[in-house]
Amino acid sequence: MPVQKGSISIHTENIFPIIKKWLYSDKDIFIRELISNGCDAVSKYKRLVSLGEANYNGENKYKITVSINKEEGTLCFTDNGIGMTEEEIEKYINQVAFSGAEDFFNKYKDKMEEANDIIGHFGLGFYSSFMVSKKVQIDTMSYIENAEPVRWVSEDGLEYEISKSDYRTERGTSITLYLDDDSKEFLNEYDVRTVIEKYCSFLPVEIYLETSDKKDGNDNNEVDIKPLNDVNPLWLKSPKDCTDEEYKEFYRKVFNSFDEPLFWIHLNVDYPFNLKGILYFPKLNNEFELVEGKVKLYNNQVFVADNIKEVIPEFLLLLKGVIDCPDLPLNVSRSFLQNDRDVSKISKHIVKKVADKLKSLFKNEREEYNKFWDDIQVFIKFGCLKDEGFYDKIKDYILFKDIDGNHITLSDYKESSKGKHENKVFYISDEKQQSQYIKLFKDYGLNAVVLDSSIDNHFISLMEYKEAGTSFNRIDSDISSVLKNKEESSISDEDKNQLKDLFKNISGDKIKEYSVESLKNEEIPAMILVSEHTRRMMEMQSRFSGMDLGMGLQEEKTLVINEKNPIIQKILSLKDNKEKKENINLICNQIIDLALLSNKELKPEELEEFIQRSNKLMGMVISL
Ligand SMILES: Nc1ncnc2c1ncn2[C@@H]1O[C@H](COP(=O)(O)OP(=O)(O)OP(=O)(O)O)[C@@H](O)[C@H]1O
Repeated sequence: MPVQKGSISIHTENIFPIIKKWLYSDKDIFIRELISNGCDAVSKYKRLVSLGEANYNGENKYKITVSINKEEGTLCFTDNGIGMTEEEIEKYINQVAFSGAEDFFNKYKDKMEEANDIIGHFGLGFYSSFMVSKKVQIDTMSYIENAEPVRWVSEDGLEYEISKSDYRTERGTSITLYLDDDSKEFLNEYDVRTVIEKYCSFLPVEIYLETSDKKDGNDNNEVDIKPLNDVNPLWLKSPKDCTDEEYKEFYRKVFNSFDEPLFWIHLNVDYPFNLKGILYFPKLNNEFELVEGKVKLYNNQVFVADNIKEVIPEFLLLLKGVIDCPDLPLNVSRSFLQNDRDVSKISKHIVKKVADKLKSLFKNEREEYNKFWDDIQVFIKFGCLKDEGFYDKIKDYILFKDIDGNHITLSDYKESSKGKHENKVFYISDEKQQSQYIKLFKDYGLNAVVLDSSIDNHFISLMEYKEAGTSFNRIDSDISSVLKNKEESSISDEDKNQLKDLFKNISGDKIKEYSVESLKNEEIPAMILVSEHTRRMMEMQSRFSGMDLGMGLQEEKTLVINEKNPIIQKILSLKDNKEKKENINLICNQIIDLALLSNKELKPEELEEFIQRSNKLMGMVISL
């Protein structure tokens, strides 16, 4: 059989329903498409004026008007842009997927430094109007001298009629949609305004909305009407020309937030891709509020979508901001983005910029940075956990609040611990609960850092993995080795053993190890230390709540008995006195429970026993 070659033919009848149904998932985006087209038409005309190929004689200002006519059931988009000749209609409108924007760009690309302000690319946007219309009518008049106004009408997007238009007498285009019965919501001013504000708030040409009822009244005085959009969004300005107040105002307006952002990053890249935007670090009221971040993605000032993970790294979605990237297609399809190499470059660039900003704040505005830290730390830690590259970039600017409330870095901590303990970081997970240990640390001139948010467990593991050789130990873990400047012991080893045995016989298996130390603070009779390793294993087990990991885990506790405490000394002196045995047991038990209590709450049955014993002791004291 001979080899045959040919091209596959596509019929609009087949492809059109697919475009209608699948290209755009949200019905309301036809508004975005038609306004973008109007905007393109104005941009093209302006470009021709600047190239000297068209005259602008100071006539009406450039604008797009969206008019709702409830009686007629129509929605009309009017612009005073470049307009179209009959020939152009034939070419750009009658041929689906033939983009005049692309054509215009190709024609003028040598004369234009950049064509980034043209939005359209695909030549499909206009047809989205058929998603909501039973009939679409274009009335247009080209900017070309002596151009004839033209009308194009189609009832289904497949068949059309072209005739002379009696509607337009000036340059520009009006697109009138005769809305389907099931799309009548687009006759509602509020709904239309909401959609325009959603997608077109920052388009470069002024957009006005008018309704037939208002037009008849006195409301149609244009001088009073404000455009719906801001044609010069702040992100397009050069960062050096923006004031703090402008950044804050923009933040309030775009995110409807009344709080002040902590600081912001103005992204302004021209090469190797085009990217502009502002990312704000919001102030947090609590660590969970972060979830509400929002990063709006724009393409040439046209809103595309919120929180697109493919472009903006997930952890940055906790921030609030706007990103305008003309290099991305307007009708973003996620699978397309996932495979786009530029997109991952953009994402990496944004991460780098965030890291640079943190570095510059750390280096140049350290006091401010210290103040921000509590608000941004969860975000930063989350970022490090999500993206190791981010951790590597900012690890030297991660701060830790220490025992005295100072903000220090890991290397500051290590430096100050030299000679006391190497490669060990002690941390506080609950300042109130661990106050006794904090006091002990202070007595010994030791430092510890506060790591008390719910993300810190994971963050500690990350740091131990990244900073090989450094281990993190909770302040109540086995610290006996760091209490080096211990006081000289004044009791014999035999006495020490007897003391240990005494407590061991009373506590049973509640406590694994016993040691007698000479602590600087005489007031504490005994304290509990918990093995870091078993505690972490236990916590892991409780995170998989209910799951028995089959390890039969129990926290390994050590009771440190303070030989300098007067009660302990008294116990030691009475240890062989048989008559006092019962009372000594009572006191030892009480000492153990108090030590357990200052480490962690007691179990219900232990608490009950403790209360009963306390009452008994009080009874004994009162009857003395
Ligand atoms: N309001 C208008 N004024 C002048 N020309 C227009 C107007 N609307 C559409 N056109 C012409 O019709 C062409 C096709 O428009 P359409 O919206 O289908 O595609 P596009 O804007 O080129 O690309 P995209 O699919 O990305 O929107 C445009 O490129 C433009 O040349």
